[in-house]
Amino acid sequence: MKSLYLECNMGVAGDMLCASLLDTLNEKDKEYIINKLNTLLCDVTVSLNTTTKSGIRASKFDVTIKESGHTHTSISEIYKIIDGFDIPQKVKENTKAVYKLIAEAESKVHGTTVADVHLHEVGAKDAIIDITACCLLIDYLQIDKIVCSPIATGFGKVKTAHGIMPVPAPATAELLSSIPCFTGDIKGELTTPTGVALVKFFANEFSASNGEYEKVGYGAGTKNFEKPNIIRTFIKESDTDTVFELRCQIDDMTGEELGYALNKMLALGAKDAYIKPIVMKKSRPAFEFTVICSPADKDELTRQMFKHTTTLGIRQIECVRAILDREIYEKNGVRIKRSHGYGTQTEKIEFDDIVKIAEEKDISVFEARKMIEK
Ligand SMILES: O=C([S-])c1cc(C(=O)S)c[n+]([C@@H]2O[C@H](COP(=O)(O)O)[C@@H](O)[C@H]2O)c1
Ligand code: NI
Repeated sequence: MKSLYLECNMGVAGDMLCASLLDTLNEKDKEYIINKLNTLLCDVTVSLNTTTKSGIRASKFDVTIKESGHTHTSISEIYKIIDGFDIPQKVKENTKAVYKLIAEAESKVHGTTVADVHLHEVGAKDAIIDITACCLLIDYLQIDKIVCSPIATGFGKVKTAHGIMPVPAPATAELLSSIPCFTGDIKGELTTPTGVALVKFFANEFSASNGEYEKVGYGAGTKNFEKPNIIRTFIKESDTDTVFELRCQIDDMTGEELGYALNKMLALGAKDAYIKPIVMKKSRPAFEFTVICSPADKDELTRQMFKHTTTLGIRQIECVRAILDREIYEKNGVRIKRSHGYGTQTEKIEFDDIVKIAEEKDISVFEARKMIEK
């Protein structure tokens, strides 16, 4: 399992985050991403440079726009531009979802609808590139979990297209709702709307502790302050993670009700859920109901389990889970899952793809498997 810890104690902006993620890559991978970004908009050039911030070496992500031209201010215009990029579909969807968060915050601040929002700096080409680049990098790095530190906002005022605004700017403050943040001791805008929107969309957890790690990336911001204006990305690879088992026994629900509750838990994000027949107190035939979930989903799924079952208590068991590293690649039109770790390496065709072919050709899954493996 690969996880990232983003240290944002000098705030977060889109370009700083890109630089910090890029700084964790080897030279060949950096070149691949920069070249890809340079194909996106014909009048925009992207480069990765090296700088120092208060004596600390860091990467700097620079976007140069040949012609400033028209700024794409509506969310639908921005979606159209993103749809035209030659990047994986998932990265397009994530980029648009980050923009949707910004547009929702903007609409709330200005009392308008998402469709009518005017994005100024945030709709400019450099912001589009920053957000797309971060989404591309997070996909490329194949990260399973992102933890972000509390975010420093800075204080004072900032000049924007709307005029002079307090720091954090209104859109930033809106996006920061329910994210741990603090003012800090730096006068100036440390955190911008694009930075928070990216972290809000991607972070699975907010925590002040980074734990063990293998690699650190340094990404610089533009401004200079009395402290190094950088985001640090700590990369951690581990062959275990933590899951919760939410468990109870039930002796007073019908098969119909239990089946419904089980499907509900799966639909609400359980990693798995199952029912086991048991004989419990008073010699009652009953069922053990178990939901497996990530730590982030534990509280919500506990609430949902109380809502959809008759149980009066749920055991929340924290488990260390040994996991194999997995990657999915495509060959001859089917997805293949490759897993490795703990001295084992396996490859398996995704069963759903075998089913698809079996149904398309009206053959059995055994025949479809043989056909694919030939
Ligand atoms: O572009 C828009 S709509 C915009 C709205 C607001 C509000 O708070 S409302 C603020 N800003 C300021 O523009 C820059 C954008 O920085 P990014 O790194 O997010 O591109 C920043 O100073 C914001 O406070 C823009
Ligand atoms: Ni605004």
